[in-house]
Amino acid sequence: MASASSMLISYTPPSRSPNPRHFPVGRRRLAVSCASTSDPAPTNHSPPATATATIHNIRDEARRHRQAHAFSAKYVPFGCDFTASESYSLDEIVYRSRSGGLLDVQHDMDALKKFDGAYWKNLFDSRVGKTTWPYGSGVWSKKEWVLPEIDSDHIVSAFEGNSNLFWAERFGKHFLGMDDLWVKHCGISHTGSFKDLGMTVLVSQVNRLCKMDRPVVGVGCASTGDTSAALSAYCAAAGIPSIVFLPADKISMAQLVQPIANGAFVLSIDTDFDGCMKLIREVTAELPIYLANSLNSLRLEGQKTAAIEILQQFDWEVPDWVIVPGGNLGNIYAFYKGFKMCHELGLVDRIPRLVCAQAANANPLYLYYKAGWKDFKAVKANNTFASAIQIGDPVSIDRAVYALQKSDGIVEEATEEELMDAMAQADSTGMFICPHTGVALTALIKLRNSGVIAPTDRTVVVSTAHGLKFTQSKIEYHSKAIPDMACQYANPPMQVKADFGSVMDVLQDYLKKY
Ligand SMILES: Cc1ncc(COP(=O)(O)O)c(C=O)c1O
Ligand SMILES: N[C@@H](CCOP(=O)(O)O)C(=O)O
Repeated sequence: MASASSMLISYTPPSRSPNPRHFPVGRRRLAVSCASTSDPAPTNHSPPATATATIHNIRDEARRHRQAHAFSAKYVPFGCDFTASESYSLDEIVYRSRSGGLLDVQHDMDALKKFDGAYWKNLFDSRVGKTTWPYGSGVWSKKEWVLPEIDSDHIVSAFEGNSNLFWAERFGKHFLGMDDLWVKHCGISHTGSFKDLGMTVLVSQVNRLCKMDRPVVGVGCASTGDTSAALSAYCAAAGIPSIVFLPADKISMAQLVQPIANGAFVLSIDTDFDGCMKLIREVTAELPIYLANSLNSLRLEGQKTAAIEILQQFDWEVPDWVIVPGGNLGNIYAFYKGFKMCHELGLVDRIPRLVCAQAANANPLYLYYKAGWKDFKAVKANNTFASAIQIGDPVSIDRAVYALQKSDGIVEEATEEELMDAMAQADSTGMFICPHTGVALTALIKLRNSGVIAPTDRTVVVSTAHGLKFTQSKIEYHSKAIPDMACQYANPPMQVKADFGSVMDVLQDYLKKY
């Protein structure tokens, strides 16, 4: 794993004062909103200064086609039934229920059910591949199921989603004897991870709150890299300040440079992710900084669209298995929720079985599952090449257990050697995946070898980040530079003298294999 310290040492955060959004030290509550700042930076909701009323762009077109509807959503305590008395408007700034539990976004299902499954399938299908604002986004093409009440003008989007559902033909056939294996490449995305799906929703809602003069002066998160990259990019696009807490020396260089480049206020903190998470929760309880981690259930509304998209890409046929790498554990629940909504609203007749895959070095969910869901214990997460899931005390543990129980799910784990080998095997078939996807592929390999997943089962592995964010781990593997690891699929370059004879010798040797 690359050390981030050298980069941070030479990094000086941009000067931030005097600025009305600058956070004063202390416990005073601020009542300044983003909308009331004098920041001249354009937001992505205002046309450029040169624009005229006659400009034709995709947002103008969206305004002309705005439709009235009666869909709505609200926060309710997680796991409560439809009649819960405790609920909150999505325009409130609230992350926890009165009893301290998690929240969930609950849609008015009766209103959505006024339209049948065929209606929704046609509507969603009609929006794929278009530039119509905001439906060209894979997330906002499902706007009615995500944030039905937000004004399209307030949406901050990079047209995320619509990611490749890749037929992993060679990997499936060659390594597993499977011919219906698919990889959902959620990491081939704007900032290189699935976090974009949730962040477009969260930052859009913050943008709306700012326009409503709500007391939000910035958005903050703790991160193992990907959440901070997505947060800083979407905030930068909207002209909203972002603040990110990163565990020092525990994220890849490619991830670290993303929030720096996007102008976030980056704190490199001498702790692990769980320590950063604790701090951001304390800070956001005191300062008007909106919390962007998946503790905030808004994020999951965007992330769930990847599940809907998988069904859509299979022409609304349901796969048998979906395997998701898990860390803070919001995403496994988001997948469940997406599948469940499609089932409940009549688009499909069942949901897939879910598998959550963890690194053995950071496996609190796996241990809990193996203990028959008795007596959850957070763990101290050890270093793992799957650094984005190096999390010992996941905030969404209850959501994950719920999703797995309701989907007849399974939890698996991967050692460092297993995940790195799986990543190398996948790469050798033309992919370029991240170590977290290596964790998910290891789960697949284990479940296939034990016969739980049959060779003919249609299986989707969710790839969560772009491999280019994790090149250092690949370099170490292919250099066979990892202590106590055989690196059996390493493919190091061969050093050759610059003369014809030497080059011919090595080529002839190489070609003997074929
Ligand atoms: C690349 C990557 N994969 C998987 C995960 C796990 O997602 P979750 O935290 O929602 O379980 C994360 C973040 O935690 C991630 O950044
Ligand atoms: N892998 C995540 C960890 C935080 O997860 P979140 O979904 O709760 O934001 C990251 O990239 O930071």
